[in-house]
Amino acid sequence: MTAQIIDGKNFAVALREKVAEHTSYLKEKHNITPGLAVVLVGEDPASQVYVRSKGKQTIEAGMNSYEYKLSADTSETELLTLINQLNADTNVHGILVQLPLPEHLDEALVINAIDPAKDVDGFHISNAGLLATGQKAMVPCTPLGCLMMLREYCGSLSGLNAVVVGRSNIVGKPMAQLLLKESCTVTIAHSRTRNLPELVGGADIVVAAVGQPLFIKGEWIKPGATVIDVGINRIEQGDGMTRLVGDVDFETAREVAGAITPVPGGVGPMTIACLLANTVTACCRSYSLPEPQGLTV
Ligand SMILES: NC(=O)C1=CN([C@@H]2O[C@H](COP(=O)(O)OP(=O)(O)OC[C@H]3O[C@@H](n4cnc5c(N)ncnc54)[C@H](OP(=O)(O)O)[C@@H]3O)[C@@H](O)[C@H]2O)C=CC1
Ligand SMILES: Nc1nc(=O)c2c([nH]1)NC[C@@H]1CN(c3ccc(C(=O)N[C@@H](CCC(=O)O)C(=O)O)cc3)C=[N+]21
Ligand SMILES: [Mg+2]
Repeated sequence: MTAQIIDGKNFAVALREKVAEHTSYLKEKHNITPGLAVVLVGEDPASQVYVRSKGKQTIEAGMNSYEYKLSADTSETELLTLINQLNADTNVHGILVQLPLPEHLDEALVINAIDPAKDVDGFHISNAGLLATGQKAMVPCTPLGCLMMLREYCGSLSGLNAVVVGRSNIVGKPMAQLLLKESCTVTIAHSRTRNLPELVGGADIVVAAVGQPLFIKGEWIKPGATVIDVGINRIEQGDGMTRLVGDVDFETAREVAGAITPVPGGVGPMTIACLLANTVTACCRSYSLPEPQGLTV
């Protein structure tokens, strides 16, 4: 039996519809239009494509999109000045600074300069702390999207064994926090982990956020497990073209897993939809308006 494919693209369409519905409600009832500011430092072409698609979907959801493209040699002071300006701008409800930043910029310093209430990435130390202590936070978009899909596919996650491979601040750690909040038994694996295939083999839920193409093999996976592949890796094909693959060896994993997210069309589209959802959530909170259901956890 082959795995059910978890269609992140479809989930994302449904979530974006919910976002658009609430955006028109905010417009009609309160004359408010949520605004998202995206800051890109440097010329990285992949990031530029990503920023463009975010901008397009933001506008399609009825929100305002503000894009700031700064040159790669932008100074820390210049960047912090822009962030302060966006923090003070009442038309901006969400701020995203695209990572990674160029070497000469201190990522933690820059992220922590964002008003936590506008931190739609959920990367500010205050949001990370709120999430870790079970308080109302802005939840990082990628883990949020993963959890929404997991809840839909597994129902209650309580008591399930979850293995998160990767411990980054933007994916692995917040993912583990969310799964712990759902009462999973959570294991976080990383590059120093010794018995990874064995650990993965005990998991009812596997979340792969490793950054290594096709790294997790089907034979490691427990039959029937739910596999969430966060990885986005561009690899060379035989014919000189490139192809997008995840951190999971999809072809072998799909023969064993109960359900699995594909790459592309899995976690990626949900990440962007969650960014829009977080922007609406941040907007509602900023005016102390009731929050719409289903846009966050
Ligand atoms: N779909 C989406 O929306 C998003 C996708 N991504 C993708 O997800 C992946 C992970 O991203 P991110 O968390 O930022 O990556 P990082 O590079 O920041 O973290 C990778 C993690 O994987 C661990 N790791 C690396 N090699 C191994 C190994 N051989 N065995 C076990 N663990 C290993 C690292 O361990 P250690 O800490 O010991 O170094 C680290 O904790 C990437 O492919 C990225 O492109 C990222 C964000 C959003
Ligand atoms: N501050 C910040 N926040 C982020 O959330 C953030 C970031 N920086 N830096 C880069 C990573 C990566 N990331 C992706 C989101 C969606 C897709 C996505 O939609 N992928 C499509 C395919 C896209 C394609 O074909 O190239 C898919 O998987 O189907 C990919 C990657 C967010 N990130
Ligand atoms: Mg990283």
